[in-house]
Amino acid sequence: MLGFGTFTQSTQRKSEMGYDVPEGVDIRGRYDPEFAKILTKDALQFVTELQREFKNHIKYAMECRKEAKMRYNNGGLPGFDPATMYIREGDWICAPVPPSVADRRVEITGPVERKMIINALNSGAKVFMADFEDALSPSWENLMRGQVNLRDAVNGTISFHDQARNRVYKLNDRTAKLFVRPRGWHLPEAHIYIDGEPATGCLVDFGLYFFHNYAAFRRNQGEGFGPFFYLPKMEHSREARIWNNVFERAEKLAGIERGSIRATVLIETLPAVFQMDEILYELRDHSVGLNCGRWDYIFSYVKTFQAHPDRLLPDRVQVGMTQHFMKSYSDLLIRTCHRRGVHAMGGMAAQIPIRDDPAANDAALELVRRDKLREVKAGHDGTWAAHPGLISACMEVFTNYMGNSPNQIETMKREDAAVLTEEDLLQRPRGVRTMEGLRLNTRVGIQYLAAWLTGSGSVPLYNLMEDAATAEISRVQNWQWLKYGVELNGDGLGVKVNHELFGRVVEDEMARIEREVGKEKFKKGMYREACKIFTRQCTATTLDDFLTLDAYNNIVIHHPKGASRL
Ligand SMILES: CC(=O)SCCNC(=O)CCNC(=O)[C@H](O)C(C)(C)COP(=O)(O)OP(=O)(O)OC[C@H]1O[C@@H](n2cnc3c(N)ncnc32)[C@H](O)[C@@H]1OP(=O)(O)O
Ligand SMILES: O=CC(=O)O
Ligand SMILES: [Mg+2]
Repeated sequence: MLGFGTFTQSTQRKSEMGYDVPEGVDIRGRYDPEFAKILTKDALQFVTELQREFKNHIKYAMECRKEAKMRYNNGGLPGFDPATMYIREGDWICAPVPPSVADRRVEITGPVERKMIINALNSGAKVFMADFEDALSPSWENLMRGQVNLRDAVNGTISFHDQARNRVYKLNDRTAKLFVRPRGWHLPEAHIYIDGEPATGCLVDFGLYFFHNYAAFRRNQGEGFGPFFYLPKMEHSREARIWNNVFERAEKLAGIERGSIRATVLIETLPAVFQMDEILYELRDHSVGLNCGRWDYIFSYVKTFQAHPDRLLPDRVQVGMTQHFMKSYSDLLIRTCHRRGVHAMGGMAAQIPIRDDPAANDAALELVRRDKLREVKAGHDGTWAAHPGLISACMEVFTNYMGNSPNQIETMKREDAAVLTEEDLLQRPRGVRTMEGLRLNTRVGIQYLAAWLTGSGSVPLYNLMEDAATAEISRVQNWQWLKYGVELNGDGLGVKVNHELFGRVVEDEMARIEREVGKEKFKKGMYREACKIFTRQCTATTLDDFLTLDAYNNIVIHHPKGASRL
């Protein structure tokens, strides 16, 4: 076995914060003895090797995103690439699905928070997707504690004492299989500098998790395979190729078989729907399918068409999976995955249990059931749930339909979806725009951002799950409506969105938030800061690529010198 012991020896140094670091590495995050067990010199050396090997490829891929954006901003539309037709038409399949994850009918997701990890692993779901991404505010504390928690979870030793309730949480005998979702390619990790630059966030998430857990994971969870990952927000197969190369590098350094690591790619950007075969092809030895990341996909529709005033979205609540462009995306994803022998995973219904209102709770559960029934009938092999209280309902729907078969890969080929065209995938969403839509976007966007700035990346708001992806829709929709001065055509009053109207809406909604959360919480929280960031982004001349890129500067805390900007 090659193993990690064969790293080229580097001079050992102490960072200013007291961590033992290899040459070229500087840790600017707070020192904590628990974090130091994650940020070992060897683990950092592994991350550093990945960073050095892949940083130029990542930079190039990000430049290509910019070029594509310019094309779309000049009137171009995303579409299938004629140059890779041979891949789409070719007769290849992905490596066989590992037996330990053949059945993924219900997957729970959640941030890498200690109690939630235990609850999710015990929830009865087949898979738990532990999230460093949409559901996590990537503060140093959250990221490093997340790594500590995942290490303990993979070792099977994780526990949590809820002192207020005097309740101890431990793992059951049977637990969900663990997938980990690192951040997207675009996010830096500003607390770890490598060769004078912030490290790439996802290489830190992946590298530290892989380094500490691959052996125990393969023994305890993966039946010889693993670790397993979800890969977010890619726009092109060249980005999947980088991940494939990262996996091969990691496998080689760890001395494990090529194809051990497996990943499900979220198809959650509009350009990526035209690259599904190509993405699977790049990852064909490391793939376990694709997933419909519906919320980021809607966000990406607006972002991709930011310069196309003929493609404005109706109210956020009206853009569901039954819109033609969304249904087409799900159908084509199923056909593509099953043709290549891997899972076609469904997505997240935003409803969560409503504790204090049984009728509203029943209605929410019914919406979730309907969404899952649509997915399983279409041919999806599994779905996502945001909350343990939804697992049994989702499980029942999938099991009623699939019976004992672990998945529908062989039985639901969906050849009918082969006829779907670029027009189907881009069709304009139908519906109307209302003042309440504008108000809700604003109220939700500000509250979400206030939570994110104080460390919570997923929150319940108005009985729905909100995370970075759903908040992005609120932001870019407001931006789009303001930019094009749209008429709120669902109210019948002929009101047009402009800066003055938006200013009044922001004021009203801040007052409403203060009433709803109470003066004390409002004062202590970060609502004003959130309002400033959200308002700036909604009114910017040029659309920011990501809400969280700008907001990230507010949660970077460099030690020992205090807060710092990138
Ligand atoms: C677009 C996308 O990317 S979707 C994927 C990313 N988003 C997510 O993963 C969201 C995951 N879900 C959540 O974070 C939460 O369910 C929320 C924020 C939506 C709601 O949270 P809360 O209102 O705190 O939930 P609630 O109070 O009902 O929780 C009840 C119990 O369920 C647990 N719980 C709730 N959601 C989860 C979860 N996803 N995983 C594990 N446990 C959970 C809570 O820890 C709590 O446990 P306890 O009774 O032992 O204390
Ligand atoms: O990550 C999932 C999404 O819907 O976005
Ligand atoms: Mg997403």
